[in-house]
Amino acid sequence: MRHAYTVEQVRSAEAALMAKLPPGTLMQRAATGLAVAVSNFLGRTYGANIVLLIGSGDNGGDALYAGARLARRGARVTAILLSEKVHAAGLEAFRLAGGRVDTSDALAGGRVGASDDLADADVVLDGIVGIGGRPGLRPDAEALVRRVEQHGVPIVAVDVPSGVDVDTGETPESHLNAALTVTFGTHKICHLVDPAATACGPVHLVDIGLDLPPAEVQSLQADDVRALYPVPHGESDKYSRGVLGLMVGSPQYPGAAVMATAGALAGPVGMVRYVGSSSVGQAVLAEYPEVVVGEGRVQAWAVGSGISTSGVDRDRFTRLIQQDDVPVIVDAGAIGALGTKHSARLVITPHAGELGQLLGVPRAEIEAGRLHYARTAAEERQLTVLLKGATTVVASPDGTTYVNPIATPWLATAGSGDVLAGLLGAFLASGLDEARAAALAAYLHAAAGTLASAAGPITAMSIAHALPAATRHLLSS
Ligand SMILES: NC(=O)C1=CN([C@@H]2O[C@H](COP(=O)(O)OP(=O)(O)OC[C@H]3O[C@@H](n4cnc5c(N)ncnc54)[C@H](OP(=O)(O)O)[C@@H]3O)[C@@H](O)[C@H]2O)[C@@H](O)CC1
Ligand SMILES: Nc1ncnc2c1ncn2[C@@H]1O[C@H](COP(=O)(O)OP(=O)(O)O)[C@@H](O)[C@H]1O
Ligand SMILES: [K+]
Repeated sequence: MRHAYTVEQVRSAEAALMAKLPPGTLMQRAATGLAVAVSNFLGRTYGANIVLLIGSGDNGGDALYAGARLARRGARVTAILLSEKVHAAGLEAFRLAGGRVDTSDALAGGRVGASDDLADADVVLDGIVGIGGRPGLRPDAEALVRRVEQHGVPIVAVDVPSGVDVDTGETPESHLNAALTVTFGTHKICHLVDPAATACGPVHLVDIGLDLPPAEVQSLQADDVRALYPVPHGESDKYSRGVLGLMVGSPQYPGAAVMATAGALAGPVGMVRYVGSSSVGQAVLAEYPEVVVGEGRVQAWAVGSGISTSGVDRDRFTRLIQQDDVPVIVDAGAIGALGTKHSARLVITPHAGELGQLLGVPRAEIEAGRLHYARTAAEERQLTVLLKGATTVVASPDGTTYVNPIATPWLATAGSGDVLAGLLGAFLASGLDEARAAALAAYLHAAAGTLASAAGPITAMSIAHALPAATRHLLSS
């Protein structure tokens, strides 16, 4: 499991550890890991041109100590100071190791010398601000960063890309985009939650020995998928593996029923029942003769994919969400048919537009504050939210939050969400709790999309068809 923490949690873990260690130990651990990561990123150190952007805090200190190490190993390292007060011991170590300080008038914005250094740089280290920074870049930093971008020089962010909101993953102000982020002790929320996660690029974690409480945000890794996947055993039968009821698709969108069925059958259930119009049932049977069409007992329902809100059978839907023994996935049109009351355990699977409609918030605001709004909806409505998008956020009413780390933009194809709803239904019917079922479904859906897209552009059905191989690969690796 990958864990992400708030700044407050990180600070208190750091304080507890620092109290037991000689002063400066953590910064030295951070700087050593940073210097190694930069060397690996460059593929060499000797003769490399490295520029450091240094702000007023310890983030700049990390960059200066790492710069000192790199200078001692033969790199030409130049520091551009963005503040009159920078980490004094770090600056001294940097100078002693042969690092140069760019003396052009940084704060006045002249920057003739800086411009030359930047043009020649192989990499720029962003030590402007770390977890102590407020969102946004100040004008002098912004001007420098834009110049780095113009020269096409890759940026390695120290701890976090300066300008992002570390605790929310939001980017309300200007920020920089890193080619690599090297972080210390643990991931922070901005490393996992978009839009900030995209600004981080790949994130490399340097262990500095922190001891941390339960995480604010988690993301499944391959070994978690292996541990959680409900693999059938010798005593299993089709009922004990779980039966999923699908109330999806409509004469207008019959394909949604076929795609949700494809997703479900590629998951861990023993059986899928289809309940809906006979023409749609026939379309499902034509593709999947193993589906049982008609009423019967199920362990989970998936409702709404390929059904407009006006097309939802309100009486039936209300009955489903007012019982309390079978969990229900509420997708697409059914999200619009939700009232404020329910007794069943629910998982809603909106994209940003659908969540916006549910909460009465513009779509763009949801996109900019995905973690916040997913959590708000989960808490206010007392249901689990799987918010779809480039990074999928799963938030449950008890505060458990997962972020899916491995999506590919190829997943953005019509019907992809229907496959996901079916797959999620399969995990729920197999007995997993809502948050884990949603996190697993998002992970495997993305893994299948990645696998399928290796052969070129994909369709929703090709995601479904790649699910068994993606699952086999994960379970056997
Ligand atoms: N603690 C530890 O054990 C370890 C910590 N470590 C490292 O320390 C980092 C945290 O360091 P930190 O606390 O000194 O904060 P940091 O982010 O460098 O600077 C904040 C200062 O910047 C300023 N400022 C604020 N907003 C700004 C903006 N938008 N744009 C520009 N400037 C802005 C503001 O000062 P001002 O200029 O307003 O006086 C504020 O005081 C952490 O990320 C990690 O890298 C590692 O070594 C591991 C061990
Ligand atoms: N840019 C993206 N990168 C990764 N995954 C994406 C991206 N855009 C959408 N997705 C994923 O693709 C799926 C699209 O689902 P949805 O919006 O319901 O589409 P549809 O209604 O056509 O089935 C979701 O799983 C979502 O998380
Ligand atoms: K930084």
